[in-house]
Formats: sequence, structure tokens, C-alpha cells
Amino acid sequence: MELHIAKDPAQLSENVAAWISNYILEVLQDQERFTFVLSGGSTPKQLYALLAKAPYNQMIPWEKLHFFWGDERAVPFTDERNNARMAFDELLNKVNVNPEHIHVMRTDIEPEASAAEYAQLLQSYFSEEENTFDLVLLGMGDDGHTLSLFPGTAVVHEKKDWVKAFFLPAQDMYRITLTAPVVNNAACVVFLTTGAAKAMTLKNVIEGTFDAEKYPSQLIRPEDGELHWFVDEAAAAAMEL
Ligand SMILES: O=C(O)[C@H](O)[C@@H](O)[C@H](O)[C@H](O)COP(=O)(O)O
Repeated sequence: MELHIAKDPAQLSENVAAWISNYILEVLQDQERFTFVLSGGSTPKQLYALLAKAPYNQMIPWEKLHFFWGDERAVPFTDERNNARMAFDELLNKVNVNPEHIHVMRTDIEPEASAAEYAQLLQSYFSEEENTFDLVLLGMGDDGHTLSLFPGTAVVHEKKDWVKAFFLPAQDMYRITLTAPVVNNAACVVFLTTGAAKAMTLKNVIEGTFDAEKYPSQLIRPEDGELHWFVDEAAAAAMEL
């Protein structure tokens, strides 16, 4: 695991934008496509906005990128809580992506059907590959969740299925999410975490004993891929380092 500490959220977004674009270019020296999982949440918003602007909008060969999502809230695409919608608004509508390479988790059908369809799509995408995604971008909630793997939910224990749908009573909403096994098969996973409200949780996730039921972000440990945490000073404040 590699920890990258930035001064503040703005600096963090700058660092991650530069890091990600270099990584994309490097990977594309050896292959024709780059598969990229986007996350929801507020932290990546600034990153997406930066990637949509110079120099990154010029530097990245957008037509070679294939986009996926880590999780989705089962609300219509037009709802501003929809994770895909945010990424379209901030990034995908602004760069030269092939629309056929954008794979949203559908919310216009039943959540279970959407999860099954997504799992099938991923299986056909990666059937011939050693790893799954080239890059998975993740956020961590104040409670230690990542994706829609919330503390105390059954999906935290999923060992086999790549995509799950379930009802989250606390939010009165269905969620569709990738599971830890498929993310842990990715070539590279990047967490973005900022703010003092996450400092204690971040310390427990990174430095504490393993308790995935309580801190589902601890489940994310790529088997043979890279794991990077990009955090700001406020989020890093409780860690011993
Ligand atoms: O749909 C979601 O809720 C997200 O995908 C979720 O997993 C998110 O990444 C974290 O909650 C962090 O969110 P913030 O960046 O807003 O803190």
C-alpha cells in the first residue's frame, strides 16, 4: 500500500489528476483499452472537473477509455443523487469518450436485474484477462464504508458474486454495488479521502486490526494489483505513520 498525503482537497485533486493521467498513458503503452471504474461521493467531483480541463482533456486518449461504476443508488439518472449522473455532468459530457464505452449501472430496471446484467457485462469484458479493471477509484465514507459495502450489511461477506443489489434501510433506497472480490482483482485501486471527519476512521482502517464488518474499506486489498490512498492532511491527522 502506498500513502500519498496532500495539503488540502484542492491539492489532492491536482495530485490525483496528474497521477491518474500518467498511469493511463503508461498502461496504454502496452494495451489498446483502459478500463476505469468511477466512484460516487463528493470527493471525486473536483477531480472529474480537473480531468475535463487542460492539460488532461488533451493528454488522455479518451476514446480508448472504458468507464464503469463502483456503485449506484437506485434512483433515476435524472436524480442528482445518481452517481453516474454526477460523472456525466462533471466529466463524461465534456471529453471525447465513445458512448459505447460508458457502462452505467442501470436504474430503469429492478435493482437485482441491473446487478445481474452488470455482472454479465463484466464477465464478458474480462473473461480473457488476468486482472479485472485497470483502475478503480474509491471513496471512503465517514463510517468506513466504500462502494456500497456498509458496516454490518451482508454484502460485506460476499466472496463470489461480482455485483450485488440490496435494500439499504438506513437510506430507504436500493443500492447496486461491485463487491470486494472483483475490485481486489483489479490492477490498481485508488482511494480518495479528505477531511477531519474521516481521520479516526482512516486511522482504524489503515492502522487498526482487521474488522471488515465494522470497517468495510479494509476489505479492499488487491491480490496482485497496486493500492494507493490519496488523503489530505486533515484526514491523515490521527494516523501514527
Ligand atoms: O454512492 C456512494 O455513496 C459512494 O460511491 C460512496 O462509496 C462514497 O465513495 C463514499 O461515501 C465517500 O463519499 P464522499 O467522497 O462524499 O465522502
